[in-house]
Amino acid sequence: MFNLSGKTVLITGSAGGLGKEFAQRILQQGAKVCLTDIKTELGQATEKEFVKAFGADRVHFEVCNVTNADDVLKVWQNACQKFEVDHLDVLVNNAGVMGEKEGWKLCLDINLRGVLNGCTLAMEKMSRANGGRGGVIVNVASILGLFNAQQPKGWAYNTSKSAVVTYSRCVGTAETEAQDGIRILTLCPSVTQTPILDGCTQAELAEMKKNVGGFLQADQVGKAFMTLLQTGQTGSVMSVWKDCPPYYIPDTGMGLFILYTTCAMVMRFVPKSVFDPTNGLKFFPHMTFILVAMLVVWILVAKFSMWLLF
Ligand SMILES: NC(=O)C1=CN([C@@H]2O[C@H](COP(=O)(O)OP(=O)(O)OC[C@H]3O[C@@H](n4cnc5c(N)ncnc54)[C@H](O)[C@@H]3O)[C@@H](O)[C@H]2O)C=CC1
Ligand SMILES: CC/C=C\C[C@H](O)/C=C/C=C\C=C\C=C\C(=O)[C@@H](O)C/C=C\CCC(=O)O
Repeated sequence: MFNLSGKTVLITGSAGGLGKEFAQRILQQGAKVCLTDIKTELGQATEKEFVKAFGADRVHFEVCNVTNADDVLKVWQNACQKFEVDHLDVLVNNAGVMGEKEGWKLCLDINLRGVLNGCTLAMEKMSRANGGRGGVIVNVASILGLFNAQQPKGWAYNTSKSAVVTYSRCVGTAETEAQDGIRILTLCPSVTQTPILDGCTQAELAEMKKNVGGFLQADQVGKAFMTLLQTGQTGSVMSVWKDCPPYYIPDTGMGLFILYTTCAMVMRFVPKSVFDPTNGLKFFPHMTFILVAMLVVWILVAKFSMWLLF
């Protein structure tokens, strides 16, 4: 298990909400945390609260806009200076917005570019190949990064979060870990009761609540976050859903792609008069038929081998 005692951590968007929850849990494990956010007053209030609980030498707040790479570099340097270290051990890319108010360009800038700014810098600074000490990066995405569900605030949020999941899987490889000593992890919570939901109407909240079977509380996400941070393998993506323990989501995209491609190859031998494989609507029932047929064959084979065995 990754021991946080004495480690240095930077968390973006941590004046309140989930970022604050993560910071508190990390501080409880004995680390030093640099809180960062664009909300100055709230950030300073959280800093004050944590200084009281954990001591002035372990908590620091810096204003930082994640869309600006220079800003991210500046707070990285200031955090090192404040904690009197030459490195940071953990970066949590948590800052995010829903995007309705901000518009799609700013939403992608904050939710995606912000993560890329943080990761690019952290990988450069932490990389053992560059003389760094290695470290951990946690990117906060969403269940909407794992599948597409219409939500009331527009497509930009889902687009940004799925890009974060894909990016984290791309860079979170065993090779990166072996070469640079960096673990890259992704957290995908379901809807959680935090200030991000303040922008939703009561009707939107009720609809979402119905769709996801109830909202998570920040402490459940906080617990999952700690499990991921302390035990997650690089490239892993953890989902958090109401009333169940956190679980990992493998990248099944390739498996499904191969399955559907195989079906399409088989369908080449079926006369075009029966169906046109370029037409998705017509194609889909045939695919479903093949998948069901494959399942039946698989069950029969499994059953047959059981008969042979017993
Ligand atoms: N609450 C939820 O239902 C879920 C939230 N998430 C993600 O969790 C992360 C944290 O969100 P919450 O705590 O729920 O919301 P929140 O609104 O309480 O926290 C987000 C923080 O990011 C900060 N922020 C916004 N733009 C920024 C920028 N340009 N630079 C730096 N900081 C900036 C905000 O000031 C805010 O403090 C976000 O990435 C969000 O997308 C993921 C799944 C579910
Ligand atoms: C905006 C949400 C902010 C954070 C969300 C979090 O990351 C995860 C949310 C996960 C699922 C939400 C699903 C919600 C579904 C609904 O509310 C839909 O029933 C709404 C249906 C259509 C909205 C489309 C429209 O109004 O144009």
